[in-house]
Amino acid sequence: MRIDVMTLFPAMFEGVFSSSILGKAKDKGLVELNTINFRDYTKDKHNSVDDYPYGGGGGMVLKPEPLFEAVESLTDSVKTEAMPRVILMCPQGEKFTQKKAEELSKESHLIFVCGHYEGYDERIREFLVTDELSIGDYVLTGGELPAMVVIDSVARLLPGVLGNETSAVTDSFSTGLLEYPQYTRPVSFRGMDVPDILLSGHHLNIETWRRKQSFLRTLERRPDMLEGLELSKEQMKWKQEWLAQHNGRDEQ
Ligand SMILES: C[S@@+](CC[C@H](N)C(=O)[O-])C[C@H]1O[C@@H](n2cnc3c(N)ncnc32)[C@H](O)[C@@H]1O
Repeated sequence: MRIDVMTLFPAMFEGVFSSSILGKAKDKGLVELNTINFRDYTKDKHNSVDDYPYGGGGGMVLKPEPLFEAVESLTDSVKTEAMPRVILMCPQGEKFTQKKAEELSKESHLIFVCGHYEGYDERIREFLVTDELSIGDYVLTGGELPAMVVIDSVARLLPGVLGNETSAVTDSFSTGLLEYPQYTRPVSFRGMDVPDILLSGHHLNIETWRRKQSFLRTLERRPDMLEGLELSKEQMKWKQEWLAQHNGRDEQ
């Protein structure tokens, strides 16, 4: 996969693109990561990327010309089978989810556009980008951190990027549920013990325990994720047990 990021602050990506799993994926040639400073595509003597908003008001607005030219320079020069998705990072966009990460991980080329200042000229939104993504209902100063979040979660899904392929499969959200609790050595730490079942060596029982913990954890922390889901027989049983236990507690 090739990923290009349009940003006014390419230095912000240096650490993220060269460290940990992303850095290794880049070194192994599993993902190509580039930053493009769209200020390089300005034509005026002050290299202006933003201007005052028409109609007045505070804050500056990103001009369309440098961003259009920067993106077009890529789409003209990079030959991909399909046109790349051009993703605008934006608090008004579709909320980013694991499902979206999975969808984007199937593309061969992604272009991210990071804003700064108050906003974008609306023509960028309407005529340049194919997607608008938000990482949550809060406002950051720029699109760089949100783009890093999206790129990290997409890149780790690419074949070969995670050493242990199964770990992405059991991750929270990939299964539609939150992940079950995990333990490692020591068996006993300050009087806190690893559940016996995990030490039993009985794989079938361990699998059932994990499925149950995963379901109960989702029920307790993120009941919204279970809405509209058809529960299996075992999940219905676990839910009834849980409700009986919790109603009992409420009445005490
Ligand atoms: C200060 S924000 C602009 C917010 C804009 N005035 C609005 O109300 O929608 C500057 C830039 O940060 C990025 N940004 C801020 N919060 C974000 C979020 N939750 N998700 C994605 N990008 C975000 C976007 O690239 C945005 O253009």
